[in-house]
Amino acid sequence: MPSIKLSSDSNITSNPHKFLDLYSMTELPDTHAWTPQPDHHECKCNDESVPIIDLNKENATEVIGHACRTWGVFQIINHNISQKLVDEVELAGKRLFSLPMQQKLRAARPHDGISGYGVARISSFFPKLMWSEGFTILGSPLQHALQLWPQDYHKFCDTIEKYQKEMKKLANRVMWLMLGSLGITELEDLNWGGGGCAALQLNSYPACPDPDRAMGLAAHTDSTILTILQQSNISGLQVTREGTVGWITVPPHPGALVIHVGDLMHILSNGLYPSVLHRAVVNRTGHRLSVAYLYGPPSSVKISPLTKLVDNLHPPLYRPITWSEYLGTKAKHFDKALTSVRLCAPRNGFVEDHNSVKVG
Ligand SMILES: O=C(O)CCC(=O)C(=O)O
Ligand SMILES: [Fe+2]
Repeated sequence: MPSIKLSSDSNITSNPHKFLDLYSMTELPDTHAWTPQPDHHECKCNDESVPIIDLNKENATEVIGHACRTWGVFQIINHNISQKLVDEVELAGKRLFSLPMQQKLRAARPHDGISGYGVARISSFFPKLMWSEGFTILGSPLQHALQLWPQDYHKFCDTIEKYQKEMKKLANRVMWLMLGSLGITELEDLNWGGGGCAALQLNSYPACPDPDRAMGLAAHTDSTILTILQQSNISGLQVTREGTVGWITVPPHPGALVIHVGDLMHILSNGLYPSVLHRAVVNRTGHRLSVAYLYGPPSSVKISPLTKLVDNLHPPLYRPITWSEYLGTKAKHFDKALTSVRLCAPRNGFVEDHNSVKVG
């Protein structure tokens, strides 16, 4: 993932609430108490659930296309990522977040940076803080591992590097399945080689004394082509769906990984595959950990609606933009970012951006 300047703050003295030790809190502090909103409720409609797709099935391309058009999110099984590796990464994350705050702050995300330890990067758009902490790894984990465990950094590095390697292969495979479902099968249909860049985002949501008034990670879309999310066995991820009121829980499914359609796939597909609006809620008893592999194009590549999907009846809806430019736009406009790069209003049949959805 390319780096951009963000207005995060790793200076503990300027805002001590940002670095509260959430694990020891017995009450929800006012800084973390969100006003419940009427549109915040969970959808009780059990007849609809996020698709679970078996990558070994012959019709995987077709069902992925359907899931991208109608959900923007799905779970995959038979993805070839071993459960052992998934468990190891979860353990590495737990080990990291259980360090004392002062030690975690040695690897704090710098003021103008993107990697390291800190609160959610989207925090600046919300009046209240989220009940979570995060750790972003761009490229090699070595520098951060040395800051956290000067004598004993190997294990963390080995696990993260192994996971990054496997995730990259899987992300590329899933991207081509998505593209295949749009009729894009040739490398030359993309204006880059197809290989991508990525960041690994570890999220930790401690058990919360007042979960109904707290927010783990507020509503957002990912600024990626696609995201591969591992959400352990504790529920918390919720998504919205066009035509359905309220939030739909994505229940943890043994062995499954969650795929989010991101904003850059929304642009590539000229709005046919809308990025999914999602959030993470917290609970009273369980410490939840999630690991997001945020996959995008190489930093110099300009992403624009795929030529094969554009004609006189379907003009390009978005202007060409690199990943870093888009991250800059997102850091400024947040939920209006897609709209801010749109060239013309969507026609019938195209999905609206998320700017009509109330976030937070
Ligand atoms: O923890 C989750 O379930 C969601 C994480 C997420 O949305 C993210 O890291 O972008
Ligand atoms: Fe996300």
